[in-house]
Amino acid sequence: MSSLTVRHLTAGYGKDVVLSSVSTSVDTGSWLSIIGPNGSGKSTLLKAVVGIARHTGDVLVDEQPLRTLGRRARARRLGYAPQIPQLPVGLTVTDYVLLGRTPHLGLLGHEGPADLAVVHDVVNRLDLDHLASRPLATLSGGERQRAVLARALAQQADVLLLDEPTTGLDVGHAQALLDLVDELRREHGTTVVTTLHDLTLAAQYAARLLLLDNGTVAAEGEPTSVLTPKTLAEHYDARVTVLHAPDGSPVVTPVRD
Ligand SMILES: Nc1ncnc2c1ncn2[C@@H]1O[C@H](COP(=O)(O)OP(=O)(O)OP(=O)(O)O)[C@@H](O)[C@H]1O
Repeated sequence: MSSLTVRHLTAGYGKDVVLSSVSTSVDTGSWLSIIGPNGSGKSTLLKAVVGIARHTGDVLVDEQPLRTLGRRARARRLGYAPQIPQLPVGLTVTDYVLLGRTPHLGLLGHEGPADLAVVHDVVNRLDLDHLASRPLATLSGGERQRAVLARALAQQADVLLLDEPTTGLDVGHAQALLDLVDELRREHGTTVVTTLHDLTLAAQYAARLLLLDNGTVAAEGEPTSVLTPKTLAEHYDARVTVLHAPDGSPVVTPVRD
């Protein structure tokens, strides 16, 4: 399994620079959550890491620059679930999740029993069994989101990048998803990077948080050091109080005037 290093990543769209010289690293088997207000550059950071946003700077997996890897090798190292995915029309859930196995297939491109077992396991774990033969187009928002995540998890990449994975999921399905990702991290050493708006969930699952504001790193560290009322007021323009759960993790609650 692999560590992820980002060095001086600057990215943007057209003439607009939206991410300025961001550097960070994530140890093998660790979980980093990127937080920050709307438009701060969280999705752009993930897109630059996977190479779909124009950027300068370096992205290294286990000290190896990603740009030196071919498409297949890169897909075995990095799995990515975008916030707004383009879904192929007409595919069933199973066929779509099976696409996640593409980087692992042999020369003839046929999936074997091991690939199908991975797909069935992920489909089952994300509560998609009963929807397995339904066309993607007929799914609800949360069901579609789970199918997109299932495809990324079935890829079994060393580093998993999930953009707002819990958006649209109810609390039970959000928890099941984050638990599954955490299990991959603990059992297989998968390195995890998520963007998350839910700061309490981010603190519960991630070992470290990286707070982006206006395309630069405003704070980085353990959840308790980043999630302070002062920092959140400054960067989110929000009135919050930070409580503590029985396990000590911070719980961020908005405060009414
Ligand atoms: N394809 C694009 N073309 C032009 N500008 C873009 C594009 N995608 C994003 N942007 C701009 O880049 C900035 C950062 O966007 P990004 O999606 O990375 O933010 P974010 O932190 O993920 O936001 P959110 O919390 O709202 O999802 C925003 O100002 C956005 O309008």
